[in-house]
Amino acid sequence: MLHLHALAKHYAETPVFSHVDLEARSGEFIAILGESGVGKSTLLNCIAGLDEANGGSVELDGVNVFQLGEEARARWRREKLGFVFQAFHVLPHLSVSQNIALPLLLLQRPDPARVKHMLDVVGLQGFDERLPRTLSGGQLQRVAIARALVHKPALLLADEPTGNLDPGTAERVLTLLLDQARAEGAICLLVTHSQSAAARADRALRLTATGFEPVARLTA
Ligand SMILES: Nc1ncnc2c1ncn2[C@@H]1O[C@H](COP(=O)(O)OP(=O)(O)OP(=O)(O)O)[C@@H](O)[C@H]1O
Repeated sequence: MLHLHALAKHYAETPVFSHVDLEARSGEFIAILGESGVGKSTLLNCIAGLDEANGGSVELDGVNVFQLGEEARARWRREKLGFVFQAFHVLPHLSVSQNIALPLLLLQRPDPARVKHMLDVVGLQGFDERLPRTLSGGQLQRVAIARALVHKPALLLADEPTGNLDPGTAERVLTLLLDQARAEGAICLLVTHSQSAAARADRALRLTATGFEPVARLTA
């Protein structure tokens, strides 16, 4: 379970959001909508402990993240979270399989069979040794999805992961992301501007300056 309770963030004198509350269960897929600049990326960063919230709490499977020290929080992030970003963030000098293996290496849990499994599920069999610069945008995002899920995170944070892809590729990448997150039982928070992506979610919420508002059922 993920619990956000009264999460609040401001930069100096500039308020971003307050009163952000959420309860999400394992395997649930939640789309987060909201106007540009309302703080969607900032919210994901606060949940991940990459940015300091100014109030409230984040609790994942009974662990209150803000009560962890810096080192414990970094370990928690490595173990429990997966990230997918719009700009892929695949490391250019590492091969496809090395990129996917990275979270397991950081956890000192190398597992070549799991890496191979992830290559298969994202449809990149035979791409093991390829360097990122030889891949298309859709293929790069599939590498990023495999890397985000290889260590079986409890929470997957996806920030406009299909924003750089053409509509057909975006649809296929989104399906892959959802199917795999559900198969692994991860909670998925998807920040998106795409109504059709939001329509695929179990729930869609709109972030406002004063918290989440439910979004009426969308159709794809
Ligand atoms: N490090 C920072 N220092 C000061 N202000 C910041 C910082 N990071 C973000 N902001 C501000 O916080 C607000 C929220 O930004 P954020 O990127 O989270 O919005 P967003 O909803 O993700 O936007 P978009 O949909 O355009 O990506 C913006 O007004 C932004 O200018």
